[in-house]
Amino acid sequence: MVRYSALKGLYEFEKTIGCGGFAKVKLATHLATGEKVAIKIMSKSALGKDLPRVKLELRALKSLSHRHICQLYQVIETETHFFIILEYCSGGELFDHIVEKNRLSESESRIFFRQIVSAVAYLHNLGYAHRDLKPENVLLDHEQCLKLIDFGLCAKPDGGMKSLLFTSCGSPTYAAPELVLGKQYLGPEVDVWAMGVLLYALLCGYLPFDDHNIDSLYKKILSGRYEEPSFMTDASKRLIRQMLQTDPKKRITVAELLTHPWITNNSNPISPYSGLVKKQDDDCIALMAQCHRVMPDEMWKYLRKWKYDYNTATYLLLLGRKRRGLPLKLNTAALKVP
Ligand SMILES: CN(C)C[C@H]1CC[C@H](N2C(=O)NCc3cnc4ccc(-c5cc(Cl)c(O)c(Cl)c5)cc4c32)CC1
Repeated sequence: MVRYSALKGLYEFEKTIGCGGFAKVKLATHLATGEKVAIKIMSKSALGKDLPRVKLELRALKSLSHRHICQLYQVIETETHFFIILEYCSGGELFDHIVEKNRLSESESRIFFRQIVSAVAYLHNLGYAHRDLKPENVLLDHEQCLKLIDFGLCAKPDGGMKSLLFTSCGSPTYAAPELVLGKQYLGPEVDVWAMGVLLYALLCGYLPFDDHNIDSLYKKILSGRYEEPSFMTDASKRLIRQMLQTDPKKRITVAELLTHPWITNNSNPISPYSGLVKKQDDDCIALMAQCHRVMPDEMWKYLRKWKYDYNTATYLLLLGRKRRGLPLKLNTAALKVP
C-alpha cells in the first residue's frame, strides 16, 4: 500500500472500492469525525492531457451542493497527486440495483427518476451539463438515496447553455444522435436523451439501444427505434418517446420534465433546488469553534469561505451526522488549527 503522506493523521485508508479511467477510488475514514469517505486519487503524470478535465470537475464540484449530487468535502493537491475527498455512497451503483431486481416497478422507477431529474435540473440551472449520465454514474447511499457522480465530462460552456459544445464524450450506449453524428450540440439536450436511456433501463432492466458492434449501435441510435415491451404502461411509453426524440429541438426539456404528469403523478412538482446541503448550523459550528478555541462567529467566518480544506470536510461531515440524528463528536487529535 503506497503511503500517501499528505493524508497522514487526517484520513485512514481502508480499501480500493473502484477504478475509473485514470482514477482510483478508495474507501477511507475521516479521522476527526470517524465518518466514511470516498477518496478519488489521480496521479498527475498519469493524467497527462486529461489534467484540464480534473480542473473542470473540481470547479463543478465546488459549486454544487444538492442532496442527489455526490458532495465534495476536501481537495488535497501535492506535486504528484490529486486527492478528491467525496461523500461515500454505501449502496453501490444503481446499475447493480436494477440488475439484481431484473427491472424496477413503475413506482420505484419514478422515485429514483424524480431524484435524477431534480439533480440534473439543478445542474442545468447553474449552467452545467453532466454529459456522461449513465446507471454506473448514479450511486445509492445508505438510505437508497441517489447520488450523481463523475463530473469529469461536465461542461459549462462559456457562452452559457446556448453556446454549442463539440467534444463528443461519454459512453456511446447513452450518446444522443447529435453526439453520434459529431454535430454541434447543446449540453442539456444530450443529458435529457441520456436520462431517457436511464429511465428505460430502470423500467425494462436492459438498454433501448445496445449492440456489441459500434456501427450497428450507432445505426440504432440514429434510427431512434427501440423496443417497447408490453409491461410498459402507455404513460411510460409516451414519456420515453419524448426523451428519446432523435431531433434535439423536439426533445422534451428538463424544465418540462419537472412538471410532467408521469413524474409528478399527483404529487408535488420537483423543485430543482430541493435538498441544498451547505448551510449554517450553530451546533456544528460551536463544536468546531470549541475544538479550535475560537469564537463561533470566528469559526463561521472561516468556514463560509468554503476552502474545501480539512475544516470544510469536518463541518460537512458533522452536518451529515446531525441530519442522520447521530451525536456530534470530534477527535481533536486529528483537527488542525486553521
Ligand atoms: C467511472 N466510474 C465507473 C468509476 C467508479 C469508481 C468507484 C465508484 N464507487 C464504487 O464503485 N463503489 C462504491 C462507491 C462508493 N462511494 C463512492 C463515492 C464517490 C465516487 C465517485 C465520485 C465522483 Cl464525483 C467521481 O468523479 C468518481 Cl470517479 C467516483 C465513487 C464511489 C463508489 C463508482 C464509479
